[in-house]
Amino acid sequence: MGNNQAGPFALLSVSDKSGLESIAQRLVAAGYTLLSTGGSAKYLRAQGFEVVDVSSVTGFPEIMDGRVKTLHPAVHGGLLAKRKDPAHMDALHEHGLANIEVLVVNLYPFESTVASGAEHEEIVENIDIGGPAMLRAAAKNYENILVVVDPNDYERGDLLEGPLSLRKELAAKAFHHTSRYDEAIWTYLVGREDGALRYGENPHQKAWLVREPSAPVLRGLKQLSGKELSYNNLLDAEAALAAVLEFDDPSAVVVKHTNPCGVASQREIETAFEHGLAGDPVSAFGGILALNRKVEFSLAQKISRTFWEVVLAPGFSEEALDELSKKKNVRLLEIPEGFSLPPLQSRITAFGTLKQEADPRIRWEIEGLEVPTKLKPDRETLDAMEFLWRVVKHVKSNAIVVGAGTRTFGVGAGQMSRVDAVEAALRGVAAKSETRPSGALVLASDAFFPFADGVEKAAEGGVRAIVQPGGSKRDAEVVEACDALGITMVFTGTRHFKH
Ligand SMILES: NC(=O)c1ncn([C@@H]2O[C@H](COP(=O)(O)O)[C@@H](O)[C@H]2O)c1NC=O
Repeated sequence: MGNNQAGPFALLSVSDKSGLESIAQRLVAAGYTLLSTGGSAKYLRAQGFEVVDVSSVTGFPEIMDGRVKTLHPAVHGGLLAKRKDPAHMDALHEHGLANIEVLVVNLYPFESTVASGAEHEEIVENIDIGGPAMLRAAAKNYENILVVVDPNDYERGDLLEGPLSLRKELAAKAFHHTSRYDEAIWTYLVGREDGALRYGENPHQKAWLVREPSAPVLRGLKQLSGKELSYNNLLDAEAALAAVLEFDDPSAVVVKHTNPCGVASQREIETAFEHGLAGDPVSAFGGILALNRKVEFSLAQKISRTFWEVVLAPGFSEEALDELSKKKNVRLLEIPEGFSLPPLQSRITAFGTLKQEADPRIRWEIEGLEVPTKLKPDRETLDAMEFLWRVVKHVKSNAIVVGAGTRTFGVGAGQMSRVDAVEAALRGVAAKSETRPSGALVLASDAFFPFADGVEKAAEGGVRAIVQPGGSKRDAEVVEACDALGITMVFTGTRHFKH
């Protein structure tokens, strides 16, 4: 110990040694003494550099297979001392701490070790402790220390003499790196041990659920019976829950592959279920059912006539539970009181993590609506529009929902063209021509009609009222077509794309 006479030091401690000589060369040329840990020092010496060992600065050998090498006040004091603070500098000198001004660190390859299928023990050994500690210390002290975590920055022209803004940028990068690193460890520990799922979207894909550490298991939903929940069950259950929470009246939502295929709101939950199921009885087979009222025995009997993967409801009477648990494959989930979905949504993509506020519950305010057509909607039509508008928000874009009153008869989901979505929804309506009660058909579209063709197609299928956001350059053309076809149309002013 007692190496404060030498330096200033640049401490290099890296797992990925690629390009290390290029930054070492620049550091030496700028007058720094290289200070390094075991493997990095060896690599640099082999390239012809003079290197001081960290152990000679700490006065302590690297121990426990490298678990402890830089975790020492001689290193951390040097990284944390405020150079403009005389007391800090006195401490640095008094205790013989290393005067480190540059830190070049990259971490044990945790993620690639996991990806290689290594044993748990090897994975744990690849959790870097000393590296993140140094990165965080240097990044905190970025006004005094230059911290380089990314080998791509070694050749940056202004690296050594760059402005404070560059040091700040590199410090932020270091913190981002350590936070992602910890997240990967968390994902591994929680995900693999607690959340393994049978398989992913398909049986040849491995999958696991990484639950938010701060949220209760299943976000407080209680599984009352049935098999283990699968990857697809969880996605569908989320979609069904989101849709049913859109309604106050007793409602039933049938979801297939994350899209609602039959939805109804009625005065009684049993009727809502019957109408929701009638919305698409064929697709409902093996679907997910979400209800927003407690399930009593007679409803349970009706529900059990169809095969469901998952049934969600805010409660089940004892008899209903007995009835529904007879089917061992059906997973029953109880929605806790006051349940709500998270206000923020995240999705991990190849480009980074996308975050957005959740599309909030629809506020249907008559005063906020615009009626651009000659024909104005009556009260009943407006009620149907409100209902279908709430449904279409939960259907993948391009989304079209056709229904009457407060029940759906046809859903066009995830189509690349809006006319195709209209056609898909109308096919659903046509399939119910014998069972469907007569009444004017209403259509909801999640985004504006770019052309009049979608409206013309809807009219051919018997649609008499349309609710959509409006806002197309060709709104005038679309309104004109509605007027010619005797259709009333409402603009809500809000789009509800769902991807
Ligand atoms: N334990 C420690 O004090 C410690 N200090 C630095 N490391 C890491 O050791 C690696 C470099 O080791 P080497 O120079 O021996 O190849 C770097 O990835 C660095 O982040 C450490 N290793 C793990 O925590």
